[in-house]
Amino acid sequence: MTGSAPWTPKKPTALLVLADGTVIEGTGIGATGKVPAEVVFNTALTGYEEILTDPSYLGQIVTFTFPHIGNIGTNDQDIEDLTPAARRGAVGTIFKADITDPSNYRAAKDLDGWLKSRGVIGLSGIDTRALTAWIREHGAPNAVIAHDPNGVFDIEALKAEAKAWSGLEGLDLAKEATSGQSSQWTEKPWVWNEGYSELKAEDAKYHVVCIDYGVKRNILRLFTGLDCKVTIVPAQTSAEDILALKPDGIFLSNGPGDPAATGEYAVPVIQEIIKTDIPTFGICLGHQMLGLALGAKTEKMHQGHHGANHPVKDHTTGKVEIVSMNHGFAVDSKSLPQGVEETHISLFDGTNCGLRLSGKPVFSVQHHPEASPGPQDSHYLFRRFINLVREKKGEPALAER
Ligand SMILES: NC(=O)CC[C@H](N)C(=O)O
Repeated sequence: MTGSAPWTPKKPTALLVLADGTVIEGTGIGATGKVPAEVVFNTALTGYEEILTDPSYLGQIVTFTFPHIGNIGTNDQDIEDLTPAARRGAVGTIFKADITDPSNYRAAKDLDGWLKSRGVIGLSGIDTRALTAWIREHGAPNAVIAHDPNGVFDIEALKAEAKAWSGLEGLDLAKEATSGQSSQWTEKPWVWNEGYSELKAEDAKYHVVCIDYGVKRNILRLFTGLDCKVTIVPAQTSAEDILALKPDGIFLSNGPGDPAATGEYAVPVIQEIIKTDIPTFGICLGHQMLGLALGAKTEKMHQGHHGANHPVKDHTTGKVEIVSMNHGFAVDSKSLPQGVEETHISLFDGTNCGLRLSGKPVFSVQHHPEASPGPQDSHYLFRRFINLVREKKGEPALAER
């Protein structure tokens, strides 16, 4: 027999140190180093590459409840962020099983090397069920994840760092995730062009301007599929500059961090936009900031919603959809002012999942209709948005489902 026997304890090469001083030992994977962040769990069974590259996870460490992550490797097509060379998703990740060699014809790179190249620090080999149960009981904790191949850690310093980290509340991370902040992108508006092999963006029927707080690719792909040219503008673009682009519709994207902190610059812009009659649609962070712009409040959740199997009810149709979720803040339903209707709720805990403004073509949802990963039940919301655009142009509505 070669190597060490499976029952011989491995020397820990990675640690998760919680702000309360709890130390969890595991095997280091991905990038080395350390980073403070909030620990959440995601219950999706598939789509680890999409999850880890979702810009809304900036500032967070994703624990996968599915035990075997990495078995299909990674590729360049399944990323959700727009800047592949920059780290614009989860900063850390936690798996139960060690990563095995990829077995999939689409695999271009193994997950361990891919995590390294993206600067994502990982830990494997721990009881993720126990950690998940802990998070459910105590809430999403602040922590430091640290990986050193030699297993040399200053545990007291890591405990102090975890305790001292400010947490996500009050943190504006959209300014880091937005395309305008990356050296790879101009700070000017730019036109999304993936998927236009046959259809040229300029030939598209409708023009949507996306305010990019950390947008996911699949949202842009779905707009493309509905005959839209999408112009992406950085998060801090003024309402005047947005309206000067003459959009048929405006999209408020998902994104990381605390909506209340991001709202400082986003809310006044959204308030200007909704004074016009331009159809406006928000997803997740965009939904929360639309809520703030309308006078509602947002609040931090206990453990948040992160998964691909959450039931949501659309009150406007009475239908239930199974959706993708990724949020740690929520719009407080009780704070919705007169004239703002709650359209969707989570059937797990009754929290707000959608709103619309009476008398205006303005609505938003908390969940992720673009899925990626997850079920496609909510794709109809993109058609609902395009129907508002079509209505304004005097065109007949598309079937929603
Ligand atoms: N996916 C998102 O847009 C997340 C929004 C916000 N950062 C939250 O955690 O609630």
